Amino acid sequence: MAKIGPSLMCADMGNLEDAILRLDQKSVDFFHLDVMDGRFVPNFTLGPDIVKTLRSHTKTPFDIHLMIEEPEKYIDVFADSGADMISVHVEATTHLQRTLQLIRNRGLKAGIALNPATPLSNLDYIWDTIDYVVLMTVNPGFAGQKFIPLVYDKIEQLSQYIAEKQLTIDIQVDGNISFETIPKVLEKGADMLVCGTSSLFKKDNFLEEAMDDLNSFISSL
Ligand SMILES: O=C(CO)[C@H](O)[C@H](O)COP(=O)(O)O
Repeated sequence: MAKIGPSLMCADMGNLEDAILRLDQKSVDFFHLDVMDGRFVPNFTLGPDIVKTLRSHTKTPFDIHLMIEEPEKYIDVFADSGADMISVHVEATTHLQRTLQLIRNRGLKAGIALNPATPLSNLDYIWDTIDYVVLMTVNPGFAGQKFIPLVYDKIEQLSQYIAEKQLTIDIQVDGNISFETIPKVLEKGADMLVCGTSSLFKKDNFLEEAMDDLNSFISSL
């Protein structure tokens, strides 16, 4: 079954501990934590101090998505703050292979994130240095955007390539992962779902109920 990772930038920022404790009761597979620098994307979110504070409340893996320029400078900082997995954007680092190796050298899973318009060919020479690929299904930076339909083909092409080459690489999808888009992203080959305002963190919806609904929906497919 696909893994579910709540996107904590979509939770109540004033009470992230509460969201983590409540979601943990429902056995989430990972927490997705977006880090933004106001340069690579026009927004700001979580930083290493918050990650470190939240780390003490859960043992669930922390998946840190670095939407920042020159992520190579901050791998150690986020590894020290409690990351289990770190993804960096192919568009944000010059020495991609070295950056991924830095993540692996810290004993963490290394992920590579691709904006919707960035082709899969960017992955051609780094297959042996990645554990997961984050396919952005919206342009990164903001919650609540619309899914970009051409990315369905991208998920399928990546999934076929991974199967042909018999690689052990997960496909994570991030952006507008909802009850409408989940059936198709799973059919195309996604393994990890980042769940934000489109599915889990809905207004007037209890987190526990939303997580139950999501789990039963996915099991029913
Ligand atoms: O990466 C992100 C924004 O760049 C968020 O993780 C994601 O978009 C949140 O989910 P939703 O689109 O459902 O609000």
